[in-house]
Amino acid sequence: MFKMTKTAIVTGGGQGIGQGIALQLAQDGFNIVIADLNPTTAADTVTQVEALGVKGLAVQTDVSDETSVNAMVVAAKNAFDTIDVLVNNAGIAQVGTIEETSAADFDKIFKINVNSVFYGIKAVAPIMRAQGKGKIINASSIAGHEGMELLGPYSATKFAIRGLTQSAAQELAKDHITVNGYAPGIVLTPMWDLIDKRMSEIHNVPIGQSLHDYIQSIALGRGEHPQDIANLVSFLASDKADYITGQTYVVDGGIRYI
Ligand SMILES: NC(=O)C1=CN([C@@H]2O[C@H](COP(=O)(O)OP(=O)(O)OC[C@H]3O[C@@H](n4cnc5c(N)ncnc54)[C@H](O)[C@@H]3O)[C@@H](O)[C@H]2O)C=CC1
Ligand SMILES: CC(=O)C(C)=O
Repeated sequence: MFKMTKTAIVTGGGQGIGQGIALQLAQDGFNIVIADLNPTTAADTVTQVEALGVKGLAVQTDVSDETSVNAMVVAAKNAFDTIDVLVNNAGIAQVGTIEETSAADFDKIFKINVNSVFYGIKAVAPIMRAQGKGKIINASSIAGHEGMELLGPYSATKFAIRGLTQSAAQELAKDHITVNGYAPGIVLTPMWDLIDKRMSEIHNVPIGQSLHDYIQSIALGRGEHPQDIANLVSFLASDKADYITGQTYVVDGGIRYI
């Protein structure tokens, strides 16, 4: 058994935004559990986390599978005793029109992006209730505030996550469990490499053009970095955010004004 310190689980923490959040929470002193489908990247993030002086644990997890999420939460609790923060970050994007999206792909993106949040909340709530406190932080998007062209099913999942966040916040407030979210804009991660590539095929423009065009729409004049979101999550995971619940904060450098 590792030493008792606060513990945060970050789903999809093997790369991108989740990795940025994991490294920031490690700097804040949390032991970190990385729950990712990819065991290699999860282990790599754990190595980086441990270099910051806290303990890390990689658990290969499919967040779209309730049994897998439950097993991951049991492994985290066994390793670290408490689960103080759950960051439901893992997600996928699909690019294409609604008409060309198959029902199977629609189900798939809902399972990974939305069911995962539902399973995660259900798995940690009893543990946090017994501890007397906890924080759940979910990944939405600016696409969860205004639907984006060619990202229809994706946008729908991000709206759904805001809905779950608001309902869970009300249901869990009496247990001193807060539930909040973050809504990033155009973040320079492997997800946007994929979106850009697919948009370049659809619009018949060079690779990089779609990303460049989206970045032009950002008031602060640059693409977003995982650290920009990690700064907010660091606050939401801290005691300083104890009186905030049910909110999903836009962190986009100035694209949507909500
Ligand atoms: N990149 C962006 O511009 C934005 C991203 N977001 C959201 O932020 C979150 C993170 O995005 P990125 O870091 O950009 O994505 P990414 O694609 O770079 O990383 C996603 C991570 O989730 C993991 N993952 C995927 N499916 C999984 C599954 N079934 N079970 C467990 N892990 C799984 C991947 O292995 C990967 O490590 C996502 O929910 C995404 O929708 C929101 C707004 C903008
Ligand atoms: C991937 C994503 O959420 C956006 C807004 O680009």
